[in-house]
Amino acid sequence: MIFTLTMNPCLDRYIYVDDLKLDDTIRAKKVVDYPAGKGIDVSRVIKELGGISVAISLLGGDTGRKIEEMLDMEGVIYTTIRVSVETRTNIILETNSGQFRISVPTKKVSRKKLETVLEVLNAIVRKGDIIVISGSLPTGVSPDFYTGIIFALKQWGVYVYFDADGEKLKSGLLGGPDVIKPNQHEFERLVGKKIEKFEDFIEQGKKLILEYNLKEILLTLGSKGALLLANDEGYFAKPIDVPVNSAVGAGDSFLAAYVLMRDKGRYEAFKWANAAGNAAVMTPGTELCKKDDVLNLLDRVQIERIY
Ligand SMILES: O=P(O)(O)OC[C@@]1(O)O[C@H](CO)[C@@H](O)[C@@H]1O
Repeated sequence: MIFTLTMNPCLDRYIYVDDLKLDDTIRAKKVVDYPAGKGIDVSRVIKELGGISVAISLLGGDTGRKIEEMLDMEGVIYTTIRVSVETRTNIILETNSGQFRISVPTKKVSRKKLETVLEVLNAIVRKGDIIVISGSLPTGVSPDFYTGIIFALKQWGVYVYFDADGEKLKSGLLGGPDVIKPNQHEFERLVGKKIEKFEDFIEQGKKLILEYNLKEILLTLGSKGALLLANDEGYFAKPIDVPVNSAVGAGDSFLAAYVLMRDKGRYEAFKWANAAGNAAVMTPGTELCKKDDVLNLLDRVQIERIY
């Protein structure tokens, strides 16, 4: 079974306006809400592509219930760890001149509730299962939280995909995940320098693989394509020329497709991941990839073995 864990889920509120004007009332043309947070996004894409996963997340208040209702409507299976604080609402402003994304913090979640997360995982996740741990942590939760959770899951024989940024990514790596999926900025923050050349991504990636005993690094590079780096082989996926509507959730769509298709082997799974990531870019708003777009793009993905 595939599980996803979203410690800091959100409702993504997408507000369409013409333009932002200081000191004036801006009338929104349209407001659309989506259930979100990176792990929830992954579960929604897995469902869209015909797979099954269980989205585990911490939800609270009316927003938390609304997210559950939306997941119910989409047929996404979920397990909620109910918290007493209201789940956050992230704002995405779509203006004529581009997109502004405002990610808001969540209120503090009690220490006891955090301990519950490990208990819930222990109760439902089994040896041989797969888990995708994605996104930020609620306010006040130390990045070490990810070290502990991932370490425990590895002890139980669970295969861990991990997607986080900054200190959370660094801390989570100490727990020993199998695969990480940074984007270019996250990767550069992790290695502590700006990277211009492909060879440097590969060299730094190989170092990380050895240092943390990673099975794979899935490195998404936006309009420059994507890299799959493993100890014994590496692949480069060329960028596809698609209409760019919204990059929100492209990385989550990429990861979801990779995880779902992993049994087809690295090459095929990477192909699906690139088709899904690009399909998400085509879809407006915080809509994730659509299955038909993914299927249409599959033939256009060009992958090259680089070592
Ligand atoms: O604040 P986090 O947990 O890092 O990310 C949350 C978020 O920005 O990630 C998704 C896109 O990947 C959005 O749907 C959502 O608003």
